[in-house]
Amino acid sequence: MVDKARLIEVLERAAPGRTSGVTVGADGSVGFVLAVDGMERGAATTLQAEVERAARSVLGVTGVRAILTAERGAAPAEPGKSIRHILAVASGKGGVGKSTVAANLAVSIAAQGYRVGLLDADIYGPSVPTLLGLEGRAMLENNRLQPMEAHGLKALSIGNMTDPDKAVVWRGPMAASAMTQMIDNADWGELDLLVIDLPPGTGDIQLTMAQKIKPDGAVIVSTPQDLALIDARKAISMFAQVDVQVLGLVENMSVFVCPHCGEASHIFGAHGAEEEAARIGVPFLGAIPLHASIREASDAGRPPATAISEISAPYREIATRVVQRLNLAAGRAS
Ligand SMILES: Nc1ncnc2c1ncn2[C@@H]1O[C@H](COP(=O)(O)OP(=O)(O)OP(=O)(O)O)[C@@H](O)[C@H]1O
Repeated sequence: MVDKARLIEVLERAAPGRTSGVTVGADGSVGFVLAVDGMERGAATTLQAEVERAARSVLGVTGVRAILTAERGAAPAEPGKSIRHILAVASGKGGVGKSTVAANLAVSIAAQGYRVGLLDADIYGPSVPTLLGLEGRAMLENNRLQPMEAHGLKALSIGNMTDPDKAVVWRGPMAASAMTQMIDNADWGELDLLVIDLPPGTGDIQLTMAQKIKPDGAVIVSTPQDLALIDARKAISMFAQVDVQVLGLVENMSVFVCPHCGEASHIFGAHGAEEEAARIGVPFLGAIPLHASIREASDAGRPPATAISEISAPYREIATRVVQRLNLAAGRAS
């Protein structure tokens, strides 16, 4: 058994303030992130060798893998100063419309006059660029990533951290470290709220992210299907594990509205999420219908919540509930 606390101590001594995301496998294999910003390549390689050697000296360590990151150039922003609140949007499984809800919540809250950022941390399929119609890549200025601006929001996607042509296999600590950089070292300016679109699911990566970012609250998105609901329950218990308050459940694709005749059909069953929320004691934030125009507007980079219409109304109502639960109005900057 490797003594993780001892290992962290050894790493810290070998490279003060430069190691993070330490993992220890059951077989004694060890991984961590080593930040080598501001260092020449040769010096970085030497430091890596030294830190790996130090890690190998710890009792029980069988193998060592350091992941080098160089993006941490700028001094981190003072936490809690420029970003007043963080909201995580999560789902137990993929494809339930989590990103669509995150983007439209962000747009609706911005429309209420708050300064809002949207961070796309969905490493499995960053969709914020499509949802907001963002083109190109985020630029670096003074060693800080510059969020893009669209629909009254500042936005940054994990897609901007990698080469889109190269598939990246993210490991938990790497993904969490990339995300921390996007929160702390990007030039968000003053924000009342940063909405984070988490990767779907409740595995290690999501848990590590939730633990690292310590959001003020989380919104869980689910479809009314039973299977998705079981996964939503897992998401709720994941946040409970890391002491993050679940602000409530959003039911997406709750009722199918026929684009031709306007008739509503409950193809996944009626009120599944609402009943489940009541049963497990989590607030129900609202339901969004399955509507072809939501998909069309989203795919075209026009968040449906930007227009005042029948399809934007549920997003706006949910946004109002989230604003209340986060108490965003208190201490609101003028
Ligand atoms: N209420 C809705 N009505 C119609 N289409 C919707 C609705 N919500 C989302 N969609 C569509 O469903 C698809 C999946 O949505 P989205 O990308 O938001 O899901 P997700 O849960 O974030 O997926 P993943 O996390 O797996 O990337 C998109 O094409 C989106 O436009």
